[in-house]
Amino acid sequence: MKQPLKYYKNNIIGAMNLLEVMASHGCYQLVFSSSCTVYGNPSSLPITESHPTGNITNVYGRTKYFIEEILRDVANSEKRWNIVSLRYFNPIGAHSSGLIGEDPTTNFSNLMPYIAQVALGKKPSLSIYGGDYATPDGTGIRDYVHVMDLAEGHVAALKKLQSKHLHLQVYNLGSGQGTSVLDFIKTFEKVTGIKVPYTIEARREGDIASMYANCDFAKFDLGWTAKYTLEDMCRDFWKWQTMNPNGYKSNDTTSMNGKADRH
Ligand SMILES: CC(=O)N[C@H]1[C@@H](OP(=O)(O)OP(=O)(O)OC[C@H]2O[C@@H](n3ccc(=O)[nH]c3=O)[C@H](O)[C@@H]2O)O[C@H](CO)[C@H](O)[C@@H]1O
Repeated sequence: MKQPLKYYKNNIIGAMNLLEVMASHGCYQLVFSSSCTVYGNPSSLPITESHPTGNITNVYGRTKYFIEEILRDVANSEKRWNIVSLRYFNPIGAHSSGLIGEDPTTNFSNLMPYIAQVALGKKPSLSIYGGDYATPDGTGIRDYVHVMDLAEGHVAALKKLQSKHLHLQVYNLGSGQGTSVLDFIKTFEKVTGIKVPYTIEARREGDIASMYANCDFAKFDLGWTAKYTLEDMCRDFWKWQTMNPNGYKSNDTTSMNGKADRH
């Protein structure tokens, strides 16, 4: 929210440059990483791909929305383009080896890495942003999906693009399950055996109450469904986090990845 031009420059100018370079080399096949944020504050749940887009609550989401619009124009103007846009819901988790995951050393504000930092003792407690939403327990509801399921979704999209000319097709990739922040904490505590202290704070600017996906179209057209549970997501993220408490920092002696680099 604080640096809109950085987001626009990086995401939109970057996407335009990529499209130009691809076309100049005769490459017209693309899988775009979009986001459920393109739906904005949803008017109906679960969200299908036909739900209107554009009523966005944050800059990052707006860049994803604008890029989807650019892709639509580009695909309409040149029939050789064959594009899939995957609208991820909330990707979390890590590779089950514990060797590949989200680097917690960079700036972050997402729920999963924050909870893990609290569980590690690196942060004193979790701030829950809003306990007064119109949801069963008052906390925000999201559709968390394992990153390995998303990876499978990409493979399914590539196979589809190779077998059929779609021009431009969008798919939701989510678990289809809505989970509140309090339910998330309970699951994390059950999986790790570690208590996560929290306080309920004011709502975060740009947040919405509730969103979760209808993924029937991805199932029908790509043969894809999410297989991992929230327990799996917490287990795999925790394994990555405990094996690499300082992320990919190469001089970190406790990092598995750091050790592997030196052998
Ligand atoms: C406003 C914002 O940054 N939105 C981004 C965030 O969506 P989300 O806000 O959906 O993801 P998130 O992981 O930041 O938050 C998930 C839920 O946990 C809540 N929560 C989160 C952190 C925390 O310390 N305490 C807490 O209560 C939050 O209010 C929400 O209800 O991530 C998405 C990718 O996954 C997209 O990048 C979204 O644009």
